[in-house]
Amino acid sequence: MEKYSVVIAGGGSTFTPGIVLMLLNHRQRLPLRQIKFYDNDAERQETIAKACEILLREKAPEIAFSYTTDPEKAFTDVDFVMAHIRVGKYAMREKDEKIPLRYNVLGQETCGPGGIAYGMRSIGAILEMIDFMEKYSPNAWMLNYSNPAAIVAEATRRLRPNSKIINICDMPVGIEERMAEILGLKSRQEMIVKYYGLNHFGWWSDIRDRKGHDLMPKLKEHVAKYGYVVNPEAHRETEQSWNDTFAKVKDVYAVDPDTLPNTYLKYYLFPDYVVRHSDPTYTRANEVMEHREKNVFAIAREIIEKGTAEHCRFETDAHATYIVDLAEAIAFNTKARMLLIVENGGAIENFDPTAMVEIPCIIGSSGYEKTCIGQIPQFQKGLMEQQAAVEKLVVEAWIHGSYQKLWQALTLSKTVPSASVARQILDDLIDANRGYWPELK
Ligand SMILES: NC(=O)c1ccc[n+]([C@@H]2O[C@H](COP(=O)([O-])OP(=O)(O)OC[C@H]3O[C@@H](n4cnc5c(N)ncnc54)[C@H](O)[C@@H]3O)[C@@H](O)[C@H]2O)c1
Ligand SMILES: O=P(O)(O)OC[C@H]1O[C@H](O[C@H]2[C@H](O)[C@@H](O)[C@@H](O)O[C@@H]2CO)[C@H](O)[C@@H](O)[C@@H]1O
Ligand SMILES: [Mn+2]
Repeated sequence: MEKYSVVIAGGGSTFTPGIVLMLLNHRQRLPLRQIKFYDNDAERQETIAKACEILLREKAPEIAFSYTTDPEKAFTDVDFVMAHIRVGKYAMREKDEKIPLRYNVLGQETCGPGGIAYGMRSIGAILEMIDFMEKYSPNAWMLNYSNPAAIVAEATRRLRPNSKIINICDMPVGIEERMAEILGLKSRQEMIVKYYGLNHFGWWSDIRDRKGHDLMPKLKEHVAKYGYVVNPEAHRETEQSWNDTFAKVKDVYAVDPDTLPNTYLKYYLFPDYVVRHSDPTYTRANEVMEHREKNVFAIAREIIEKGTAEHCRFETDAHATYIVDLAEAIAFNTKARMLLIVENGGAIENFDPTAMVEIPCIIGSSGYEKTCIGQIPQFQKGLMEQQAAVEKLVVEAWIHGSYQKLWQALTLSKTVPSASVARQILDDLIDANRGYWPELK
């Protein structure tokens, strides 16, 4: 059976060890001959890479492993680029989240002004990696889950329309796993879903089991009381801020009981609530730096020190199996049905055909085919039109180096109260992002 070569772009990522373990657990579905890491921070990557080198040597010595900051070495002889970079790392995520809070506007990784700032940093890096991939491995596919996926996806639509890149997100996967628990199913794979929206801005409109039984009524009954919180005892590892987000879905659902919402809609429908419950001195970035980032690097150092990954505390990133689902579908033409972030092109009949929408697609060796969504309700259509325009204006601002367009994007965001507040935030973000954003005029 053919074996595949993968480069993980963002090798120093906190998610890399979990994804490597997941890849090992699923290599009967996606046989691997080579794993490479690529990063632009040699020191950060080296810690993760040296630990994973030991882990791979012990668990799968037949897989060739290397790591590099050299694009030619990284992107040559690969079949898949699994991209999870964070331009500016957590230090910049912290600024993305704290600067808007100076003006009583929510600070979030991918939503509102924080997501806009993150998008302005990410576009150039993703395009650069696509160009490396096409130069050194022209037949490869990039499976991108670097954020902010919505803005990155719009930028790749505009600037690399013919490239072999698929943008994906694990939020729906994580929520569907919770839905399966609520329903008492063994796995989310027992559900067939209809979903539409933008990335981090979508709704489930129909969920059935494989016999066609409607599962929405039972889900709605639970969500109306508890949101997506399910069996807290079984989710003791879930951090409080995430539990709060899953619980808040109860209120998000009440705004449209005909659908089930993505957790991220909290930021757009209840921005005032989010600000009231934010600590401008300690945001999610601080939590992740204190927990996930600190833990992952401590475990990596422990492995390096001991010289073995036996009994190490790295955990398989079980929900990241969607990455293997996608790679397997391309490699073996499985025609898997998955949510992807793709150009609408009429899939949602009454929505901008050029918008990047998150909808179920059928994936095979030649890429993806979109499922037909049909007409969406006025409420979702209105929300999505505003948000899609924000994302398009950010890409316009990046392409043209336009202060005006970026001010418009911030002003148009449902999370920002006025053009004057938008301008205050923009000027602070420009200062904070010197060296990351293109020069704005
Ligand atoms: N799409 C999804 O659903 C989803 C889910 C989880 C995480 N993510 C994303 O995955 C990414 C990684 O998350 P993390 O928390 O592990 O971040 P992290 O900061 O721990 O790791 C990111 C790595 O990317 C590297 N990097 C930054 N710019 C680069 C560039 N230009 N070229 C090469 N490498 C570069 C950094 O040096 C770092 O090692 C983020 O974008 C995050 O938002 C997406
Ligand atoms: O605040 P973070 O960095 O912990 O999470 C931000 C990311 O949140 C989503 O990914 C979640 C995933 O959906 C959830 O099921 C869980 O497994 O953890 C993941 C990462 O924490 C979202 O999809 C990403 O885009 C965000 O970056
Ligand atoms: Mn996501």
